[in-house]
Amino acid sequence: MEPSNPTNQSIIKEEVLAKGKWAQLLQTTYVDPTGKTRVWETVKRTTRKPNTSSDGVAVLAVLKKTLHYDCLIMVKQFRPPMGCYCLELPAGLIDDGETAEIAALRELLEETGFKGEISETSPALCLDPGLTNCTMQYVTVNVNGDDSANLKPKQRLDDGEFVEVVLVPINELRKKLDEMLQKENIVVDARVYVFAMGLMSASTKPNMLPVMKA
Ligand SMILES: Nc1nc(=O)[nH]c2c1ncn2[C@H]1C[C@H](O)[C@@H](COP(=O)(O)OP(=O)(O)O)O1
Repeated sequence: MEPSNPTNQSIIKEEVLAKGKWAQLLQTTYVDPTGKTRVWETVKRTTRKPNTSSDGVAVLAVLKKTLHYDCLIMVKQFRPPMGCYCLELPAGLIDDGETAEIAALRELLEETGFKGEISETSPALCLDPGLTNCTMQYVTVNVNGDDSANLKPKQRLDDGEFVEVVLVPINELRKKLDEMLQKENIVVDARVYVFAMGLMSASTKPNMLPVMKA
């Protein structure tokens, strides 16, 4: 058999099967590494701006306040596609003319009422590439809890948005997430949970070498 070379794979065409206001379903025809033509069912957002690579932003915001543990700022809301409440990072679509950083600070303010300062921005990262081309940039933000602007944070929610702010100390994020999962009928966003697993791994076994398998 010929060795497969994934770099040879390419899209031949995309046909729209159904289109709504926010999302569309396409049939994507592509060539596999053996030269065979195949099809895939693809979901895309309709809202992606021309010449941009990311649909939205998610905000990794840390609230730092004197005499308090640093907290990760999260949001809980009912998500119709999931049919339940989800615990997520503040996030949203990038509006016309916005940079990822501007969108991140705006979404953070709207959904949580906190004002922050940008720390760093990720490249566009895929979310569920077996289903959709949807991408997001992750923007890390520091929120000064001692700043007068952040003493009484007030959300600026749009009509139809119902968002609860959830603050969890970062030093026990994984434990708190597991407790919430036990107590409440929620689903935690994969990025939040993996972040918590990474933090735990970094703090409990930072220098552990991979174990040899028998
Ligand atoms: N897939 C969607 N279906 C909808 O019916 N409406 C949607 C979808 N995606 C976004 N929206 C709407 C909801 C808001 O009115 C706007 C902006 O959403 P945004 O706040 O930027 O993103 P989320 O926080 O992820 O809802 O778009």
